[in-house]
Amino acid sequence: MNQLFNLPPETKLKNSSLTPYYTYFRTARTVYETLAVVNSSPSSGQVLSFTQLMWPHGNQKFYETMTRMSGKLIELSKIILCMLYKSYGVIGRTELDHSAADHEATMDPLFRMMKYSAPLSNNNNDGDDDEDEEPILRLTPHTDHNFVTVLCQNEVDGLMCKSRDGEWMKVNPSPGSFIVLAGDALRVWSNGRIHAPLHKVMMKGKKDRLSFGM
Ligand SMILES: O=C(O)CCC(=O)C(=O)O
Ligand SMILES: [Fe+2]
Repeated sequence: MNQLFNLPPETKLKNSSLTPYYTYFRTARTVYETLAVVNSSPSSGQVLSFTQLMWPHGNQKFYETMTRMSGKLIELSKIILCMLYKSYGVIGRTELDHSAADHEATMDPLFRMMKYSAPLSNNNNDGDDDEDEEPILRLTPHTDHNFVTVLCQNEVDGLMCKSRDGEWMKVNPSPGSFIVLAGDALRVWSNGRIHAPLHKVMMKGKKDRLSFGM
């Protein structure tokens, strides 16, 4: 992903769309930037189009990794939704029931990649972060509008979620694990039983944070 974000801005700007959030977006001073691939299911051809847009001479490694990850995220969303539907007793064991989860998870999957710049300028992390340093806002608090968001990040933490009782909590996933967030659609679907947390990104230190998700 570093390779992707290191491309010149004019190349990243080719990732355009009329729909907000479906396009290359960056905040002032490139504190936060994001690229998105609409309908990223492995069979759609969109991952290939995106790769060719960014690297006209091709980038097989990126294409393969993204295809694999996109497939995994869709699969994981499907499993999570199936488990949820089952636990609420709204689906049984028939093929038809599973198609609901299938539908939610595969309907226009939007693969998003994010980069948050380190608050401290020096990127070659030559020591531990200063304990007294205050975390700085990188992504403003929001809820996601979809059913579930599945996220994966590099080793730099920063995500915070607000609990039902209004307390901000740090999310510190173990390496290689995924973060699952309920979105507004799931909150509405469950009549408010499932909490769709406000979340934000706060960072300190000298390392950029990278994340991707769907
Ligand atoms: O980068 C993250 O961990 C969170 C990203 C996020 O909340 C979003 O893109 O909606
Ligand atoms: Fe979000």
